[in-house]
Amino acid sequence: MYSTSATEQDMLCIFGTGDLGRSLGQRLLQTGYRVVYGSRRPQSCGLLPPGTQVQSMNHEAAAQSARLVFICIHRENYDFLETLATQLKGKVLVDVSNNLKKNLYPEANAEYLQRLIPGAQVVKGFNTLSAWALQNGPSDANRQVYLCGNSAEAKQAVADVATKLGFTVLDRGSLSAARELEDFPLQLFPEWRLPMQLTIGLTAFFFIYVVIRDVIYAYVKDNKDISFRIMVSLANKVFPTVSLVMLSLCYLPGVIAAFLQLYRGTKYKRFPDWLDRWMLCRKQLGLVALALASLHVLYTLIIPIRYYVRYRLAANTISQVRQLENIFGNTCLIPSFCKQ
Ligand SMILES: NC(=O)C1=CN([C@@H]2O[C@H](COP(=O)(O)OP(=O)(O)OC[C@H]3O[C@@H](n4cnc5c(N)ncnc54)[C@H](OP(=O)(O)O)[C@@H]3O)[C@@H](O)[C@H]2O)C=CC1
Ligand SMILES: [Cu+2]
Repeated sequence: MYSTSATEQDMLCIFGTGDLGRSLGQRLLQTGYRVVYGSRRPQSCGLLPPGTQVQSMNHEAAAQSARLVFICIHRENYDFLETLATQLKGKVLVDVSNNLKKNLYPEANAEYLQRLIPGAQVVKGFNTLSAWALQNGPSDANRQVYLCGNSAEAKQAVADVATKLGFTVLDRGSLSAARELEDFPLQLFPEWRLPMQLTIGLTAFFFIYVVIRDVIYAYVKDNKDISFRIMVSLANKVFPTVSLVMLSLCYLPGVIAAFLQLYRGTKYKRFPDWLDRWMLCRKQLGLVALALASLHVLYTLIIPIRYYVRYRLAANTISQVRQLENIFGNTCLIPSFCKQ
């Protein structure tokens, strides 16, 4: 166990006075912690969050005054930390860093930090939050903090801080999960990937089908070029079709799941992985269906305005009138047409 004095317990240290360091410090101060900054330029870093307990000193002094140190520095600049190995021995280091690309380095940032300072307990966490989210406090969409680390005690210390800040903590296991956590912010809307791939695939498929059936077939058979209809009329056939397919894909997994539960006679068993993934993107499938249906409405409203459609309607009416005239034996039904 660590024997920490009372003052050390609520004093937290932040290395780096950049965007994230400042936002984090401000949040911690609001929650009642005392914050000390470790900086290369303790005197001139300015703009620190206002608070009577904030002070900024060099890294060595700052590290000594707290047991928990947030490393709010980019990984490229970690190397200087190696010189602080003795001061940081036995401390809990929170690695909040992210990378710009996946697999940029052979090892995860947190594992690199652990290698630089073997005597410290490194915990990976907070990296999925933005400086903005930290400053404004947790919102519904941004309530989770992922943590991983090799020391359960160190993780608990960081989890306590996160809980006090109002976040929900999700423990992802040992430090080897750090790479996974570092990849999280690089995945843009992961739950939208499958629905978007499906939408693009289905749209392309139906579009090609309709073009072959309506345009190319008409051209080959009657030598009629109706390619101008591709943009509106044919698109308006594709949207509702894909929309209905997406809507059925949104409801189908629920039905399959219900049958599976009836068949197994219990609802306390895990679904197979493919069904699990499918169930998890139902909301997105439904939203895509709604978006395509709205496009269909818009296109349907646009179609009658087009010159070509108005011309066809008028031509149809006139040809019907002409047919009637023939049936009634050359009587003129619309005088303005019969003058010639
Ligand atoms: N900004 C964000 O929204 C988020 C950032 N992060 C991570 O937090 C970390 C910090 O990000 P951010 O605050 O935006 O970055 P900034 O560039 O704003 O700040 C980085 C800080 O690191 C310190 N620093 C810079 N160069 C060196 C060096 N050569 N040696 C020692 N210290 C140095 C400086 O502090 P000083 O001058 O006081 O020494 C500087 O203010 C990064 O690893 C980033 O991936 C994670 C999630 C979100
Ligand atoms: Cu319709």
